Amino acid sequence: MSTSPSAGPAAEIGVIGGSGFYSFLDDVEEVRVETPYGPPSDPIAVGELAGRRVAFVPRHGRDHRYPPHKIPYRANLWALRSLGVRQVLAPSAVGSLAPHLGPGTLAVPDQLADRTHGRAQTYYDEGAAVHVSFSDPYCPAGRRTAVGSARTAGWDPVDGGTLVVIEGPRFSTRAESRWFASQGWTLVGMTGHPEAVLARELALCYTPLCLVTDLDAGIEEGEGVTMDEVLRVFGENIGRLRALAADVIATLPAERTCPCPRALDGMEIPLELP
Ligand SMILES: CSC[C@H]1O[C@H](OP(=O)(O)O)[C@H](O)[C@@H]1O
Ligand SMILES: Nc1ncnc2[nH]cnc12
Repeated sequence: MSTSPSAGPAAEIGVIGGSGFYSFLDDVEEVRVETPYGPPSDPIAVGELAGRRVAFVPRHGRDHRYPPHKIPYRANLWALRSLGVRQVLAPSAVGSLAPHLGPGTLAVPDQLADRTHGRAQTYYDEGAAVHVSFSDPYCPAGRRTAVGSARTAGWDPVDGGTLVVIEGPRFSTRAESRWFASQGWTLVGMTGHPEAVLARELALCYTPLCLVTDLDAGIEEGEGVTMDEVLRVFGENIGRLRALAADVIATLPAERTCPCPRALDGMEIPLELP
């Protein structure tokens, strides 16, 4: 089905599923949204959960056809925003840069370090120069809710830390991994950037839900992380991660009270959204 963005908000909360997280809601309507950046990774699945309207897209596509550097990040965020989404939950499989954060750990980082290159990371390539503030990349209210929901579920979440985002698709060398850890960075992934900054440019709150699937090369004593290992460990935890996302959705305040920019709501950014 094709939906005109002028049809009105179809969803308020968006979920972008990562590796191993290819579907979320039961009883969905699949919405094909066209964007100036091409189609999103898949049609957006829109449904209801705990009385909230939710839109889901798997960032790699449901058949994992997009590697991290080829994901249509701009189209995904734009499509969610055009459906009315204002808050995005971003589950992701990540490596750990700290020995005490083992596989199965749930982390809600508060910082991001970008080590990607060559990815389109802005909607503002032409026209007026726009420089969004990004000192705190994630939504504090979303983070607080996620940490609280995880504790309620009996998880012992890591509240804070820095996610370094590498270009991929290869994993890090041991030297790179040790260097990242020496910077004080705690988690490593391949998709957290530019997803978070594009959300910021669209005035969307963005909350990462990072599941540690492996110890990265610098602290790993064996052969090094593999894609199979990531998907296996993620698969062992997908049930409780889904439950966590559902609880966060049910608990997130309906009114946004966080300090995240409302640039588009306030029309400060001259982006013409349909
Ligand atoms: C499947 S191995 C590496 C792959 O897993 C992570 O994906 P996501 O962040 O979407 O869960 C990582 O970023 C890589 O893209
Ligand atoms: N070790 C790792 N490095 C980068 N991305 C990952 N995703 C899951 N584990 C990862």
